[in-house]
Amino acid sequence: MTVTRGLEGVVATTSSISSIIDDTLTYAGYDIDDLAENATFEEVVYLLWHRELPTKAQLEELKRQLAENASIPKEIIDHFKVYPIKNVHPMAALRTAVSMLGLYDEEADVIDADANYRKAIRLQAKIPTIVTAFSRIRKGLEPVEPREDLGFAANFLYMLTGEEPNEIAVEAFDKALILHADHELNASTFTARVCVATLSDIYSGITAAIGALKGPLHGGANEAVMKMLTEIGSVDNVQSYIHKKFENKEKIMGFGHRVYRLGDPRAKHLKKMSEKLTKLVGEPHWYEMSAKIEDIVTSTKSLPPNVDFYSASVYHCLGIDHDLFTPIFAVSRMSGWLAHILEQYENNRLIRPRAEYTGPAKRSYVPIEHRD
Ligand SMILES: CC(=O)SCCNC(=O)CCNC(=O)[C@H](O)C(C)(C)COP(=O)(O)OP(=O)(O)OC[C@H]1O[C@@H](n2cnc3c(N)ncnc32)[C@H](O)[C@@H]1OP(=O)(O)O
Ligand SMILES: O=C([O-])CC(=O)C(=O)O
Repeated sequence: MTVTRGLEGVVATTSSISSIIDDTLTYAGYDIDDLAENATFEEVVYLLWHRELPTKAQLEELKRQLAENASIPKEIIDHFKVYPIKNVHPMAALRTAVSMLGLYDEEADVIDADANYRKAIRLQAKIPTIVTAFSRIRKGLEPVEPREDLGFAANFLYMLTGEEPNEIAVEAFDKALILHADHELNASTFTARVCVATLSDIYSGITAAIGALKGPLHGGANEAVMKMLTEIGSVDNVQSYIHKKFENKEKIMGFGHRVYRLGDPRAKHLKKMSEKLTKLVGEPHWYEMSAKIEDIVTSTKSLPPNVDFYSASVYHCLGIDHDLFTPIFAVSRMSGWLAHILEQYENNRLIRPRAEYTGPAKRSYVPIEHRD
C-alpha cells in the first residue's frame, strides 16, 4: 500500500463545478477574476448549480425562490435563546441549527433530483437568517426578518444590523461571497461528498461540512487571522511577532495552501478591498499590518496569503464580529457544498479509502484474569 498523507495530490473524483489549474480558479469555466469583477453572488449560485450563467428570467426566479424561503422555524430561534450563549461559538450554533432545520423539512429524506434541488434552495436561503439571528440573539436583540426586496448580500447585512447597508458595503460583501463560493475538493466539500455518498441526506452532508469548515486549518483561519492582527496591535510590532512565531515553529494563519504554490488568486481581490475599506473606516493600520506580515512571510518562507488572510480585515471593516467570519464563509460555501452534493448524488459511489495498518501484530485474546 502507498500512503499519501493528507491525501495530497490524490484525485478522488471528477467534477464539473470548479477547477484549480496552474494556480487559476474557475467556476464552470469562468475565471474567478472575471466573476469577482462582474457577477453577483446569486448569478454564481446559479452557475455552480447549473454550470451556466442564468438568463435574466432564470436569475429573477432564483432570487424569488431565495427570498421566499429565507424565514426559519421559530423553534430554531427559541433554541438559540436557551443555551449558554456567551460560550457557544457561532459555528457550533450554525452546525446545530442546520441539523435542526432537517427536522422541519418534510422532504429531508427524499433523495430525488427535484426534492434535492428544492432543499438546496431552502438551505441557501435560510443560512443567512440563521447566522444573523444567532448573532443578534446572543446580544439580547430580536432577530430581523429577511426582506424580499433586498439581494442576498444586502439582506445578510440588513438582518445582521437592522439597518439598510450602504452600496460600498453591499458590493464588498457580495464580492467576498463570490470569492468563497466554491473551491474544488477542499476539506469541507470532500466531507459533504463522503457523507452523502452513503446516500445519507443533504442536511447530514451540510452539517458535516460545517464541522469541517470550522477548523483553523480550513475556514476557521479567517477568525484566527483577526485574532493575530489584534494581538499584534500596530505595524511596529509585526516584525518581532512574526519572527517569534517562526522561532516557535508556529504557523502564521492565512498563509499557505495545499494546492496553490505561487498564490491564491482570490487573495489579491481581498487585499484590494482591505486597502480600500480600512482607509474608508479610518483604520488603515489593519491593512498596513497585513501587508507587512505578507512581506515578511512571503520573503522568509515563500508562503503566499490565502483567501482567509485579507478577508479578516475586510469583514472587520464591515463591522462584523470576528467569530462570525467563519459562519460567513459557510454562508457563501453553502452554494459550493450544495453543488457538490447534487453532483455526488447524480453519479454516486460510496467513498471508502483504505488505511495501512500500523498497530500490533496478530495475537490471541487474553482472558482478563491473566492480564498484568
Ligand atoms: C480556506 C482555506 O482553507 S485556506 C487555508 C486556511 N488555513 C490557514 O491559513 C492555516 C495556516 N496554513 C496551514 O496550516 C497550511 O498551509 C495548510 C493547512 C493550509 C496547508 O497545509 P499542507 O499542505 O498540509 O502543508 P503543511 O502543513 O504540511 O506545510 C508544509 C510546510 O510549510 C509550512 N507551513 C505551511 N503553512 C504555514 C504557515 N501558515 N505558517 C508557517 N509555516 C507554514 C509547514 O510548517 C511545513 O513546513 P515543514 O515542511 O518545514 O514542516
Ligand atoms: O481548497 C482548500 O484546500 C481550501 C480553500 O482554499 C477553500 O476551501 O477555499
